[in-house]
Amino acid sequence: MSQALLIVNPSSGDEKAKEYAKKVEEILGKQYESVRVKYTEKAGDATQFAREAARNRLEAIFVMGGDGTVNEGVSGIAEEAYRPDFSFIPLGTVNDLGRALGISMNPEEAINQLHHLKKKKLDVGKVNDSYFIDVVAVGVIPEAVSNVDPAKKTRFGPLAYFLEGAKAVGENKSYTFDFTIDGERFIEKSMLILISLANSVGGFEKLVPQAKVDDGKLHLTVVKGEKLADKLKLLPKIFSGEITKDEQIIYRAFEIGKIFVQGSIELAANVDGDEGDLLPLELKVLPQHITVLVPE
Ligand SMILES: Nc1ncnc2c1ncn2[C@@H]1O[C@H](COP(=O)(O)OP(=O)(O)OP(=O)(O)O)[C@@H](O)[C@H]1O
Repeated sequence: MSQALLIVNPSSGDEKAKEYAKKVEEILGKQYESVRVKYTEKAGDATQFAREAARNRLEAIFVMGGDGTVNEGVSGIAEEAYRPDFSFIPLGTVNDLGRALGISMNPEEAINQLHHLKKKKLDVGKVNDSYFIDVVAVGVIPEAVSNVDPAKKTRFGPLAYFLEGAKAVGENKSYTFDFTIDGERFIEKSMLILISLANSVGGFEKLVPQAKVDDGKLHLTVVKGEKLADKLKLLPKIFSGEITKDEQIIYRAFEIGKIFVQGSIELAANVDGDEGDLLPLELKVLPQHITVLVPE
């Protein structure tokens, strides 16, 4: 019997999650013989629900929530030998993976897209013992983003992150990092390092236009130096898709890497929008690890 699980984070989005969940259940009910709906109550629930679904060999898992909940769902199946098909209705603010996969940012539209889905492979990133589907960010900007007021985040979306980031850059601060990327070692001063999987990063859909969700690569973008004045020139390139070609940027597509911060500094990475491990970071890609169901 084909079974699907719908995992809903009722606190994501604009509080309409329960109403949306009913519609999704109805549509999936026509595609699977049985559909169960489970609501998360706290951090870790979505991971546990997804892991149980994999172990019970369900055919598909659908997640409704923000990037944090989608990350949890993927994390729950990433280590399992049998991995159900995976899809999601984005209810958060950034939703880079949804943007990259052609899933609508409007929940009602995303729900309608469930009528016609096709299968696609998805790379998953691993950072130390955690998984990521969007971006690992390190440096002055991510530190500031951790402090973004949640109300501001809901009102302004990705722009709030960007504005907070720009304020942080105003402090002219940077760290010295030691990179080993696919065997090549280099040391660089930087205010911001991004390790991403898709074209869309932080809600900017053309940040790494060459990145594909199934290219078997992680994409490293390092903003060199520490002076704000130098970085303002980069702003238009964030929108035009040319940032990775700029001389102030180091860009590499890679499969395995290590990043240390020099000095006795406690610096945490931001993993898919939430605070992650302190550096050093070990990174690798799990190529085409998950089958996602995406709009046709
Ligand atoms: N029932 C619940 N009530 C409150 N918080 C919850 C509940 N279930 C899960 N959570 C919390 O929600 C977090 C994930 O939120 P998520 O990132 O999916 O949504 P968001 O913050 O709206 O999205 P975004 O980060 O994209 O803006 C989990 O880490 C967990 O701590």
